[in-house]
Amino acid sequence: MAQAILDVMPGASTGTVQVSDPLNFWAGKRVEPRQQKNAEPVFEPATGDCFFLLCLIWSKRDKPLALVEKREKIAKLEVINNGKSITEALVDIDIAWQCIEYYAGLAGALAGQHVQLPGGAFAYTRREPLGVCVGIGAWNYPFQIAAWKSAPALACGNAMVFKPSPFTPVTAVILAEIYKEAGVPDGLFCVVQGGAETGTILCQHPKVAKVSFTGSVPTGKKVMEMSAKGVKQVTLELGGKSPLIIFKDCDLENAVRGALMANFLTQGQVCCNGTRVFVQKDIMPQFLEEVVKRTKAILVGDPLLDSTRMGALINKPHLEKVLGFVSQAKLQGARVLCGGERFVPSDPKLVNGYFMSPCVLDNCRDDMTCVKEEIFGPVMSVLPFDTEEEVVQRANNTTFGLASGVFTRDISRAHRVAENLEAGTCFINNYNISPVEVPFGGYKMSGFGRENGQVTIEYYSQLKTVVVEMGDVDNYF
Ligand SMILES: NC(=O)C1=CN([C@@H]2O[C@H](COP(=O)(O)OP(=O)(O)OC[C@H]3O[C@@H](n4cnc5c(N)ncnc54)[C@H](O)[C@@H]3O)[C@@H](O)[C@H]2O)C=CC1
Ligand SMILES: C[N+](C)(C)CCCC(=O)O
Repeated sequence: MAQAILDVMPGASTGTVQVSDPLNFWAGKRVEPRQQKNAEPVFEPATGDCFFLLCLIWSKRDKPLALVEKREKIAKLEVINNGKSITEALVDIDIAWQCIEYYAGLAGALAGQHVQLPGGAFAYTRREPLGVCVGIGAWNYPFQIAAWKSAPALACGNAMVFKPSPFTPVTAVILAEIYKEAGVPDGLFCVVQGGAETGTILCQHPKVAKVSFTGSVPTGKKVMEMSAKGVKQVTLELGGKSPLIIFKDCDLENAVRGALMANFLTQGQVCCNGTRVFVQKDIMPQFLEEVVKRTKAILVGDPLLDSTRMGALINKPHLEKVLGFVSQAKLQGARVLCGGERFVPSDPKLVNGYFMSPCVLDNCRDDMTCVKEEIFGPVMSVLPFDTEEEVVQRANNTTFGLASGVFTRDISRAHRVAENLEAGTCFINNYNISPVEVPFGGYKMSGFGRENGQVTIEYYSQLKTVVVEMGDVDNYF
């Protein structure tokens, strides 16, 4: 049954939606790519069925409601395309519109400085746009990433060309339509579809002033290299292997909840996940008992059902990669306390979906692959520790530095650990909340630059200094 992209509601269910509208947005409208060759199927993660044919080569050519009203429709499409649960997708869309409202509010507050100079002269600074910015997104938060990049870019007066991941091409174009309806002039926010080739064209384009990239470390390095050639500014939001440190004086109930939030959102496909869970030895048995009990209770299945808590992974190769990490962990001596297997829901339409049962690994050591490498799936590695000094050193023993977390009731310890952890974010007694008001971004190989918060204005604007003479020119010649 073919349905127009905005007509998925209200009767749509998993396996029934086919997207037929074009997904590029150029000069104020949806446009077909000029060349229709190289079409690739886009799969619905919950069923394994193709629901859209994406043309990967584009070239420039040619009525929506407000975002809040469209929230449920966008969330449903996000679920169909990404596989995450509807409960989470709704939160993602809310975070996206909060981000847009936040930067729309900040736009009027952009200001320079007035500096007095000798003799009545003075200078002032103007905060000016960079020009055309490119946003390149990953597939785990397709709509939210598009908002996190475009909202500050547009608020600072830039234009943005956004390229979603070819695995999740469907929702960015709706954001373009929402901007248009809100009065954003045609051409200021464009969406182009494609993969590495399109991304390369964008990064190399001489008229592009800045690239904001979310994705893997290897691609991030390529983006930086290409941008260096054109002396373009770059923001890189890359991967992570973040530590979550649970001290024996914590509130155990909250620490367990925090560990689940740190590992299982979006089927574990979250860059800032706290996948190395360090637990102080004294409370290890209680922690494991609780965390395993609750992990086993996570309802995996049809992501469009309200009761579902975990949907399907993004695609088959990725599912196989994640399951491969679990097998390797077993070979290296880890013990699987629960999950870690392909999961086939009872609903017949989901038998080809990319589901797996969420996994808790015990008996982990710092040198194991599952502890060192980003898995990007629902796999939590639990590691025992004795002292604060030891655990901070082990937590920092990684090339990544995106996020971190600490659970303790000792306020001095909490702030000391937060100071000593080498990461762009440290959550104290919580994990993975993302208020738009606070900056988000990495240390070390997790990238640089920030998204969200006031500081992101700095990454989408440049300062011009205007020097004003009030007297005569002091001439040396
Ligand atoms: N720090 C953060 O905010 C986040 C980081 N990630 C990271 O992203 C990875 C998963 O996402 P993927 O989409 O698989 O990453 P990826 O690096 O393969 O792709 C990311 C984006 O870059 C594009 N791309 C690929 N090759 C390119 C090239 N040569 N030039 C320009 N663009 C190119 C892709 O089409 C896609 O849109 C994970 O490693 C994860 O850690 C994911 C989400 C958030
Ligand atoms: C929203 N949050 C904090 C769970 C994840 C955002 C970062 C990402 O794009 O992976």
